[in-house]
Amino acid sequence: MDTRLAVRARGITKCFGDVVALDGVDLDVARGQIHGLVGPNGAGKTTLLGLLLGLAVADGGRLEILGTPVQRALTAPDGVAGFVDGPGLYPSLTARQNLTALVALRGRDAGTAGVDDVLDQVGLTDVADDQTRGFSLGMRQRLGLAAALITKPRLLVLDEPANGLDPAGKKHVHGVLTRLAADGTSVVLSSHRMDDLQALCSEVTILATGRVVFSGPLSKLAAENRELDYRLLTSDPQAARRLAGDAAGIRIVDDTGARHDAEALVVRALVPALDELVVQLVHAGIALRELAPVVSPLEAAFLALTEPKETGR
Ligand SMILES: Nc1ncnc2c1ncn2[C@@H]1O[C@H](COP(=O)(O)OP(=O)(O)OP(=O)(O)O)[C@@H](O)[C@H]1O
Repeated sequence: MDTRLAVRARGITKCFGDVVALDGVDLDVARGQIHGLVGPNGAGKTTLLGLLLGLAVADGGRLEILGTPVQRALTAPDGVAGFVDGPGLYPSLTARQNLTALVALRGRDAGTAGVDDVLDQVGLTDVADDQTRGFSLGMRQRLGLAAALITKPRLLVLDEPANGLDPAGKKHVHGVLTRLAADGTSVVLSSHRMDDLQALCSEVTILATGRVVFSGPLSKLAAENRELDYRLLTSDPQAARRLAGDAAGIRIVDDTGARHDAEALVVRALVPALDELVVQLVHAGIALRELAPVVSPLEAAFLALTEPKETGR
C-alpha cells in the first residue's frame, strides 16, 4: 500500500461479454495531482473512471484508492466523487435544490461543503434558483462539478469535464480544479482535448484498446515524439522550396491541411534539421514570416501512439 498515491492500479482487467474494455491496466495517480486520461473512442477511459467511482467492479487486478484496497462491491470508495457520462441531476429541481437534496441524502454526519459556496465556486450563483431542466450542457457540467465538490472529495473523477463549456466557463473550471489540486485533492479526468490536458495536467495516461501505451509527465510525451510536420511562410516561396528540397534531413510534404495555402511550405523534420534549414533560408536572404508545427507536439505523439499500425497488406 502506498499512501502517497491517490490511485494505485495494477493489472486491471474488465470485459463486457467478448469485449475486453481494460486489458492489464496499471495507473498511479499521486496525491494533489491532476492526471489526464486520453485515448481514442472505445479505448476504455470511461470504464476505468467507472471503476474509480465504484460504479463497476474490475474482473481482475488490484486497485487501491486513497490507500485502501477496493473491495469487490459496488460502492463509491470513501473520499471519491465525480461523474461519468454526464452528471445525474433532477430536472424539475433548481440547482440549489439538487445540491440540498444531495446533502440530505448523505446524512447529517457526512462532512459537506456549503451549497452557496460550491455554487459560487463553479460560477452558478446567478442561476441557483432556476430549474436545471433548462440548463445548457455547460451549466449541467458545472452543476455536476458542484455536486462532487459538496462532498469535499480527496479524489475527484471527471469524464470530459470541459464538455459544452464556453472558453470563459472552461477557464473558470480549470481554475477550480487547479486550486483543488493545490490544496491536495487528486483529480483524474478524461479528455479528448490536448490543449485542455496541457493546460491542466502534470501527467497523462494514454489508453488504446484497453491498454496503457503511455503514462507519465506531459513533457516526456512531447520529448518522445520525433519527426514533426512544420509549416513555413517565407518572403520567397519558390526559392525556399528549392532550398528545402536540397537540405539534409528535410522532407517536403504536401500541404493538404485545412489552412491549405499555395505559398506555404510544409516540411517533415527533426528539430536540428529544421534549425539548419532556417539558418540557410536567412543566409540566402529569404525572410521567415511564420513557422509552426502543423499539429502540436503532444497531439502528434498521441496520434503516433494510438493510430492502428499498418498491417502491410
Ligand atoms: N456496459 C457496457 N456493455 C458492453 N460494452 C461496453 C460497456 N461499456 C463499455 N463497453 C465497451 O468497452 C469498450 C471501452 O468503452 P469505454 O466507454 O470505456 O471507452 P472510452 O475510452 O470511454 O470511449 P469514448 O471516448 O468513446 O467515451 C468499448 O468497446 C465499449 O463498447
